[in-house]
Amino acid sequence: MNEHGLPVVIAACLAAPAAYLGALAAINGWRRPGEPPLIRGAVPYLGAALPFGRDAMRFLDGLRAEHGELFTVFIGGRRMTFALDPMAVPALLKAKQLSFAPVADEVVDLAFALPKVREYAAIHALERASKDFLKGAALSPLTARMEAQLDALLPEYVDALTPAGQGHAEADLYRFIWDLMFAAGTDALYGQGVATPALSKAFDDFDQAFPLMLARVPDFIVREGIAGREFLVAPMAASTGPEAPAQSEWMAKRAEIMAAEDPEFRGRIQVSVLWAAHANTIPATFWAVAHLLRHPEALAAVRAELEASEGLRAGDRSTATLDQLRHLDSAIRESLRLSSGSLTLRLAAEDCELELPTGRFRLRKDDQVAIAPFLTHRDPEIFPDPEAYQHDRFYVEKGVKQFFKAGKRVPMPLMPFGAGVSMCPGRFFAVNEIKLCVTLLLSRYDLELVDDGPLPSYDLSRVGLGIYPPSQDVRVRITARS
Ligand code: HEM
Repeated sequence: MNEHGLPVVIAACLAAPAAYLGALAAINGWRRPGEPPLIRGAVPYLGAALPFGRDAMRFLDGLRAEHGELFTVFIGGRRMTFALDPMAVPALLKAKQLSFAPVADEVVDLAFALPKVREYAAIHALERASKDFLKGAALSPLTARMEAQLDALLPEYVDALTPAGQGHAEADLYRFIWDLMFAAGTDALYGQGVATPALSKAFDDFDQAFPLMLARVPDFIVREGIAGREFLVAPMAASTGPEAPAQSEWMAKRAEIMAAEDPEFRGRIQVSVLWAAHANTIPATFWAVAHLLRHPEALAAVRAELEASEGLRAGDRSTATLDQLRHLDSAIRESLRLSSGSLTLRLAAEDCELELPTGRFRLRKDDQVAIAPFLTHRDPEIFPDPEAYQHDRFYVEKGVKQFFKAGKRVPMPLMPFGAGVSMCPGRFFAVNEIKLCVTLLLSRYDLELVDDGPLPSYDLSRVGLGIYPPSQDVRVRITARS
């Protein structure tokens, strides 16, 4: 090195971090007066995408300890303001300055290749039908269809897994529930025979790629997922066409609304509903069953309740009977509390100021505001010993159990189905589906986890999408009850 070499290297070493930080601030932005603290992350443009994607709960918890209940994080080119105070949820949901439609439109475009979905005249009528046909009296025929499908498929699936001459079957529980719920739910909603093995494989490929599609990875990385989605379009279009098998009332209404649309549009819209109907219900059913099997006291309480139910003894699995299973209801809510990774997102339509119980703050046009229920779900003040599964945590004889923080009632302590305008219209059917699966399984079979030890962890890569699937499967032994 010559006499000038060393100072040049030192200057370069000093300049490089400064240049890097400059680039980070130039790309990931500055905090303006009145805005929440800004966390830029470590990488220009990507911001904090990596630690957020790895374990959002831990990451946001760490930021909360440092910055309080409100902060903005730069993630993948986007400013996301996290409002973590559970008491602030109603004010956020009511804020006129925030809107859900552009968030939904972006998801539908990225995942289902349906750009500008809101420009289709049919879209509002479809949303209305989802709200009307998935609750109250309309739920009875749908629940009965689901029961009939499960009733027929369950023994078929168990028999197929039972080796000749053996008294019991062994299965991977998640795979077993996935196959069963996908086939039964698809046929219940769309019509007998729609759930072919090819449809199921295509859906699985698509669903696996779903988080990456939303993260805008290049198409070649999610080739299989795209192929799966494209495969689904034609059979889903046919499910609303003139040749469709007898569908649920909800689907018949959808077919009527979309009769004038072209098959490509009908197919893609139906794929989006197929995804919404299964992607969360399947893992939610898995966790409900897996927790019961891992916790003998929970299983005993639920079994006792099922055996005491007059409705079930008379073979009645209507909503009225299912609603009376309060221990089972509590156990399902508890597993939803632990496994939900959903985010409720809204977008600021313009520069604005919002008022929350904790104070006022400014947002910029296109800032996203996120409610992260999974942090409330693990708040030890609201849910003591939050990591523990307690099957009776939500148990009440009637109505819905209340929870408190600092002496005040928490308005929405459990939010696996979202809230406000984007709240899941399928929530009542989803809970009925899970209850049907659990009651049928437990009344016909003894189930036992093959290995001791804790249940698998959650697949956190699906943060924001709903119920986490397990990171790996668990073996279960299934024996017919005598
Ligand atoms: C345990 C099961 C389920 C969970 C946890 C769940 C959760 C959710 C959540 C959190 C949203 C809102 C998404 C957002 O805010 O962007 C949503 C939307 C939706 N869900 Fe569910 N869901 C479940 C089952 C179902 C079922 C069984 C159906 C239909 C039969 C369904 C149909 C829908 C539809 C159509 C939407 C879109 C609503 C809209 O954008 O207006 N869901 N779901």
